[in-house]
Amino acid sequence: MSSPRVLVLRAPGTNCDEETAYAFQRAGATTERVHVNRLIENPALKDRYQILCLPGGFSYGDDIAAGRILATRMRNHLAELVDTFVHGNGDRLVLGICNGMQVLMRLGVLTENVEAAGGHEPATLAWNNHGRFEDRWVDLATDGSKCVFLRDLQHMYLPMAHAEGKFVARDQAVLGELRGAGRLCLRYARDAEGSVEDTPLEFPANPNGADANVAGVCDATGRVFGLMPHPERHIDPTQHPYWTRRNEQPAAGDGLAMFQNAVSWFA
Ligand SMILES: NC(=O)CC[C@H](N)C(=O)O
Repeated sequence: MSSPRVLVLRAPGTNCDEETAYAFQRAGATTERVHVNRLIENPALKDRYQILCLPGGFSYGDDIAAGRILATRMRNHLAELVDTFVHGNGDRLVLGICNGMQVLMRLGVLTENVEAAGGHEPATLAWNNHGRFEDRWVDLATDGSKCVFLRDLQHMYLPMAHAEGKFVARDQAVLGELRGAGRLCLRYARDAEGSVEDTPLEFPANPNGADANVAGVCDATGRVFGLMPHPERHIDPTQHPYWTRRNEQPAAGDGLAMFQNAVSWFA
């Protein structure tokens, strides 16, 4: 298969679906933006796609908790779709960006197979430490050995823009298990040379106070990935905030490689 088909799932309040579809197209994929209600009406639509992408935004107005309502609708009405993409034959990919990661976290697929003491949720995304929406560019380091989307990437410079993005693990055992399995695969970093660090960095390097500087988590197979920063907002070099000050422009923005990795997985 050369060009995978991407289902970019929309809901009321989604606002990054066009940019995300565009990023996948630039990487060589075919995309369709489909409203969640269309999928609930016609669940068989899922069979047309190899990649499920949940883009960023404010689905259902972030009511109750960001991502909670869309995740609940998916759990109750699209369980087969979720199961097909997350498990199935292991031949599909799932990507959640920002609000999309919030949905994947609420669905439990990013922390699947990790038990927390007392049967609690193993991890969640809480409000940023300073209690506000934060919008800034961040340095990211990858431990990309496991995650399909981060293959061969060491560093990315991407914008983040969220209020409820602080990754919090239930306890050290959960954190240790996820880390040991290589699932804490994207971290906020000190600077462009920064590598993966476990001790939380000061604001603004760690913009929300996340445990172990976690910015993205993948499932046990590396095919299901959620991240809080926005790779679709750094596809072209001219989206870099200092692009006019650089003497030479790189061929692409840092985010494009993630989408290319997804597409080439199907080659
Ligand atoms: N950019 C986004 O997807 C925002 C996510 C969510 N609405 C939040 O503020 O936390």
